[in-house]
Amino acid sequence: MITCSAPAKVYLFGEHAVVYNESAICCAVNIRTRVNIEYSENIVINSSLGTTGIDYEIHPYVSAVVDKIRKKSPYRGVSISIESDIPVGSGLGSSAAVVVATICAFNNLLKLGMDKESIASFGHSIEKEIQGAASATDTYVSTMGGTVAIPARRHLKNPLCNLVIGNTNVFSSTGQLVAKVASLKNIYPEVITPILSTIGKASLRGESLLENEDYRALGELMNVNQGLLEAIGVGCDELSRLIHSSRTAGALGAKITGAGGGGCMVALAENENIDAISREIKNAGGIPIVTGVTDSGVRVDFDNE
Ligand SMILES: Nc1ncnc2c1ncn2[C@@H]1O[C@H](COP(=O)(O)OP(=O)(O)OP(=O)(O)O)[C@@H](O)[C@H]1O
Ligand SMILES: C[C@@](O)(CCO)CC(=O)[O-]
Ligand SMILES: [Mg+2]
Repeated sequence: MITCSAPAKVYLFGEHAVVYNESAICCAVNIRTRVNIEYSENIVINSSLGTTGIDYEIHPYVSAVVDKIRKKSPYRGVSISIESDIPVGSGLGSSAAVVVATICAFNNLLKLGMDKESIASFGHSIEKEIQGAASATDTYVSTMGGTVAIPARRHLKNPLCNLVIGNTNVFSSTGQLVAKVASLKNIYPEVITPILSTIGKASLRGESLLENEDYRALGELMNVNQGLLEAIGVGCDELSRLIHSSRTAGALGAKITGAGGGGCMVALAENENIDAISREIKNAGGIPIVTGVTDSGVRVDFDNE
């Protein structure tokens, strides 16, 4: 049996804009998905979503990995079992983490010799296939870990502040929200394109603020980014409640992370405010998760094959 794991991610800046090649800053965070794999008579995929064979309804991302690998390097069967601490469909990159951890597991089981760059780009091809439009960011950051400036893929200083995530527990589909922004951009290109480009500019400014450890200004610009995400229609009442409660409780900045429409927000927080922010997120109906950036991307946790 082989176990591989990969981390979740949050965007400090730039979700959605990144789909249109604008700049973004994305961090791998210390919440992981673990994928166990072993040879078996046929194909079994087991997760909190159910137990299936290849099944594009229940396990689209994992099924796509299984199919693509089988075409490249045929094998008889495998049993894949997924355990995850990342809430599913909530903006924390659960799809990217399950994809890169599954690819890493196959890489070790079948001795495919893929390096991390190949795992990340294979992962991106799977996200594109299932999601429609997808940037390479989620799969890249989940593979490599750390704080990454996109599109340059430059590793930045990790923020020394804490990240408090608030999960609305409202399921959202990244594919649908990406399509919603695309449609808005199609109808009002002269309005929406500059908004996306302004998000990119906030992100570029964020790079130097991170390097200078100016977290007050970083938080302020995260709040600006949130306003722009609202403008492109990916906010919702539940997210707004958590974001505003965190700010009231002392967050330096708070915004949606990931696709929006539900899912999670992230607040940048100094040590002394973590408890108050977590409490206010709870009072506002959310589930708080206090976390930080991890440099550990996808990795092999166990291998006795
Ligand atoms: N632990 C898991 N086991 C099996 N499939 C999973 C798991 N986690 C995620 N998935 C797959 O990923 C899908 C959710 O992906 P989606 O891109 O919509 O959300 P996300 O990745 O959590 O958020 P975002 O892309 O906005 O960061 C699920 O519907 C499921 O198909
Ligand atoms: C909304 C989006 O920008 C981030 C999802 O985590 C989509 C993508 O980059 O593929
Ligand atoms: Mg996803």
